[in-house]
Amino acid sequence: MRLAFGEDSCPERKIHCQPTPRKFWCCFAYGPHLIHDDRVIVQLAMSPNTMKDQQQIEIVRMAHGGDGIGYLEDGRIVFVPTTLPGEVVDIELVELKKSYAKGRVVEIVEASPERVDSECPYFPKCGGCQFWHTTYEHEVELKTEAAWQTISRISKLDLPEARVVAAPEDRRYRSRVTFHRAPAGEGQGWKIGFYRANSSELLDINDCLITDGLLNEVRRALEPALRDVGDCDFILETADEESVVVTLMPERNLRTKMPPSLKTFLQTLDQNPTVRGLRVVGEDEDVVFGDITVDGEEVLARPPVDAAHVPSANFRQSYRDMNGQLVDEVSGIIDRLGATSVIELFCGNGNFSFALPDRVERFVGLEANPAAIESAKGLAKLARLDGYSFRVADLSEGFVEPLDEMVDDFDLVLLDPPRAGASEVCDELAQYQHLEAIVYVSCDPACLGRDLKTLTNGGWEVESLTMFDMFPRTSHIETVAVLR
Ligand SMILES: C[S@@+](CC[C@H](N)C(=O)[O-])C[C@H]1O[C@@H](n2cnc3c(N)ncnc32)[C@H](O)[C@@H]1O
Repeated sequence: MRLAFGEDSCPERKIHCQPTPRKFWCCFAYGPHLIHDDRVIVQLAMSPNTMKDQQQIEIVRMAHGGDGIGYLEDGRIVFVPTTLPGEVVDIELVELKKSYAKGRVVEIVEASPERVDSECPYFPKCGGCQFWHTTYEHEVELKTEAAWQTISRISKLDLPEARVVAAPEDRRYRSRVTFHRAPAGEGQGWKIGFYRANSSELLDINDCLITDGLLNEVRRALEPALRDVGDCDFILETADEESVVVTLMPERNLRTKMPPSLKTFLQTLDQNPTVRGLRVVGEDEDVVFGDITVDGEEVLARPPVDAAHVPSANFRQSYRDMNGQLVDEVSGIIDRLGATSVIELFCGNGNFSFALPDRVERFVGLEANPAAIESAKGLAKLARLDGYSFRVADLSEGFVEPLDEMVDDFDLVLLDPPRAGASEVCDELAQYQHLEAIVYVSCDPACLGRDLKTLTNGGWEVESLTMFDMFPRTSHIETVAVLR
């Protein structure tokens, strides 16, 4: 018989395929196929149109992203949100593709002993969290295992086990949050909140359980102030235990004509005990009211002028305690490795840079956001770090002259790219064998898997993996990989 994909056997079957006497119902990548004597003998036909739209399935494991995974009658993989491994569920199909499907729970037939009632009234409608249906301990177990499997499947490497650092608090931990404001519907006022999962429908959320209580309070207090502002996003960030900085990003430019409701709010800003300052982001210039500093630095919001791939507001971790642990881990690794010269890629405004061990005498930080670089330069000057420099650089195409020459001069590269990873940069780093180590901080296991594969193809080895839960109750996980 003809081999369906030219493969002798399913390369994924150790992890994903469910063995039956003479066949494997296979995974996402290859679709269902029959195996005999370890050879794929036939690819099974997919029949989307004849598929029953309701089925009973067993959830066999968890996908990175938080969906439970099961198999349909024809062997196709199906992703079902709000389920747990071991559960038997009746599902309705909401999407049917050639090699996978998505389902929605109609009824839980056999619940996992790990299932709990959600404490969040917005779960699972709100797209912000994926894990209020189980305990925090079980969530950490499931999502770190799913992330490790994703890195392993994509990198095809024999990876070390990951050390896991769970969070001390799984609620009220966010000290920075972005709310959206949009019309609730014809004549129905406005909503302020977050989007539904996979939808552009906004949910009105007036108390988010993972967000600091003070930020929720300010979100409610801002409702009348925003009455005449129209569609907007706004970032709230705690400055200290009692006050918050607001960054308002209106759809229309408010600089020339401040709406009356906001004007009234601003007139009494200096007597407001909770809102310390407010920045209104304008098309080409911002307007600042009150004090907009957090930890001695101005909250930044200006989009970079010359880098197309950069987020519009500067990046700052929202879970401060966990961020401290992550930064300490990275600094500890660099100290243990004895590096004295470090180049940091995607350095933001210096979250890791200013916590590097004292032995690091030479340092260059590269980042595309000019405002973040300005802020880092200011801090380096204040701290009298003479051997430290920060430069604006767009790394989406890899290193640019003369940065590639510069890498030759350093012991260690630290990188913390955005969600899309750093494929171009890794193509080049793979060749730089003179480096002592690469420390890669990643918020996306799939892109990390891809980039680790590139680096190991160039001769690097993955020495350790540590996972930090920076975002309890969501499917996100931060991984630190050390390569030697
Ligand atoms: C995950 S954040 C890390 C920032 C910093 N390490 C921290 O912990 O705050 C990724 C950073 O990459 C920057 N960035 C995004 N695209 C970039 C690009 N093409 N070139 C350089 N930097 C970029 C972002 O502005 C952001 O500061």
